[in-house]
Amino acid sequence: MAVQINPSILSADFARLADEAKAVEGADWLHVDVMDNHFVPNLTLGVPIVESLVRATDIPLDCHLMIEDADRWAPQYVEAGAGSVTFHVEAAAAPVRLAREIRAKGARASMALKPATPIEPYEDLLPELDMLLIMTVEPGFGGQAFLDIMLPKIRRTRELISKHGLELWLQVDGGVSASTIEQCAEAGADVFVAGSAVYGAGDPAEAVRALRAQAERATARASWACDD
Ligand SMILES: O=C(CO)[C@@H](O)[C@H](O)COP(=O)(O)O
Ligand SMILES: [Fe+2]
Repeated sequence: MAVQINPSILSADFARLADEAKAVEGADWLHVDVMDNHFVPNLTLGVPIVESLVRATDIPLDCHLMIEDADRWAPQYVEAGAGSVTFHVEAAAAPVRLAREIRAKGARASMALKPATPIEPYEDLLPELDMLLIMTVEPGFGGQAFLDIMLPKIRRTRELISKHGLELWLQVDGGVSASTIEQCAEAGADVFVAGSAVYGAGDPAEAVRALRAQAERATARASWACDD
């Protein structure tokens, strides 16, 4: 699969979200961080703003839910128009049922793992998912330093995806920048969320193009991508 670059609007100006979405034309998905001040110690936005963003941009929305009670709330983000909905496994009581419900309602189903959550217990769930998100910072804030101790988890997840012959996308989120994106791509990630590296740049659309070029070059030399 081609690499995908998903700018995170957490680093955008929340008073100008429609313009900020236009500023990253060419991005694959717009990454929307939903935080409830319970699952993470920060509060962002909810269903009504997602509904407005869907109307304001042609870029599909990749909603990353950092909220408790994901079983109850995630389906509402599908109904709001998100094309992909990511719930945290740590916040879901019934992740398989929830993934099936997200798919049945018409969105891509995605599951996220905090840095201390291992992938191995969830190997059998992978066919139920369209994307797995490996957090490369503790969720809650943009602009944190990339946790390179997550690279082995990315590699092990890529091996599981290959072993089972899955189409699953592997997303990384947190501290992804020109300095770290190549390591992520070489380890096996193919969907890259970048907040401060895109919206902190003078030209966000150019930052998306530059990150994509870097990720494509790194993927081309990665052994995991050559094996299929
Ligand atoms: O989910 C989160 C943070 O919890 C992310 O999506 C951040 O918004 C990424 O921001 P940068 O680390 O790229 O600045
Ligand atoms: Fe995120």
